[in-house]
Amino acid sequence: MSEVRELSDAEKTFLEPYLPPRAADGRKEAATHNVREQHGETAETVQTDGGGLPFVTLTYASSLDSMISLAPGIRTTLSGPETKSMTHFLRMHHDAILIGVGTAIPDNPGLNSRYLGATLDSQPRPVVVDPKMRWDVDSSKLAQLAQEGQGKAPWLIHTRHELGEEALRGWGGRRVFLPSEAAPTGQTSESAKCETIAWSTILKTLKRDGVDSVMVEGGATVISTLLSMPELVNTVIVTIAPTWLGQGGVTVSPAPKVQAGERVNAAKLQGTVWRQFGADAVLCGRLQV
Ligand SMILES: NC(=O)C1=CN([C@@H]2O[C@H](COP(=O)(O)OP(=O)(O)OC[C@H]3O[C@@H](n4cnc5c(N)ncnc54)[C@H](O)[C@@H]3O)[C@@H](O)[C@H]2O)C=CC1
Ligand SMILES: Nc1nc(O)c(N)c(N[C@@H]2O[C@H](COP(=O)(O)O)[C@@H](O)[C@H]2O)n1
Repeated sequence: MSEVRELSDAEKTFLEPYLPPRAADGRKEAATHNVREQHGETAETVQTDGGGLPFVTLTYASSLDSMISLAPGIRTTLSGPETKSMTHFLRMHHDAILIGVGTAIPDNPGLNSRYLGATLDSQPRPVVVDPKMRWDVDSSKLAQLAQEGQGKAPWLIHTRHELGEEALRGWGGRRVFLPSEAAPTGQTSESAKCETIAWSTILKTLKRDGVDSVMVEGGATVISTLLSMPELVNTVIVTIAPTWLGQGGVTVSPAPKVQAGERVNAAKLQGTVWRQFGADAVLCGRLQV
């Protein structure tokens, strides 16, 4: 029996305002900023369609001490059965699901939707940001699922320009080259070379390639960075598990923010709603611009 159950109508209604918009015929469609529109906002709205950006949902499961895994490299289950089902429901509603290589290597995730009724067509495209191509995709669960027709073949984003664009042999998928941001002046050693790709570049490239909605699942580096970029993020959906993982875990926390020489809150959610899913709480909102 599948470990993923169907959400109740009330649970779906709760999540609905935070999902990417759908076309009248039910297909996933180009992003418009539905949540902000519902709240009557016009100024400073996130550019999605117009700005060539997809609809972006940040979602992860956190402990009460803001940790998402027990330690680097340890795959840690925080979501209970109800919020796990929610994750698979959310996956089915997005065109792509994105993680960093720091999650791909230790977790070897499936990143498909096991929600009832999910077809290959409704599966999200797995996208892994792996600038230095550290991950062995050929022996991954993603490759296996793609070969079995249980998930779409992944796209791997890297910065090695000599490799450029490359189809992954045998089972679909592709490597996508994107340039990294310039290294800070004076840093020339191999280790100091900046491998960071601008998030606007990543997201615009996905949109260019037909991805209208992206569910960003992790890990800590990716989520913490994007929490400081409200102009790129449409909604945030956090599962809060009733547990503390303890010191030494992997924490989600955005970089500190200073305004007029003073420390201020690094990021804030507004338009928040929450609901209990089993033993967990689910908090939805959008980042204050
Ligand atoms: N509880 C939860 O919901 C989740 C927990 N996790 C956990 O998070 C942990 C992994 O977190 P992290 O180590 O922070 O890894 P991560 O998944 O955030 O990946 C970080 C790596 O991705 C690449 N990357 C990220 N942004 C980039 C950019 N803009 N340009 C170029 N490359 C970029 C870099 O190589 C970077 O080292 C694991 O323990 C995993 O189990 C991961 C996802 C969800
Ligand atoms: N929502 C959520 N709750 C947790 O407790 C988690 N550990 C995660 N992790 C994310 O889900 C991926 C695993 O996916 P599969 O079940 O293998 O398809 C993992 O890599 C994280 O991105 N998420």
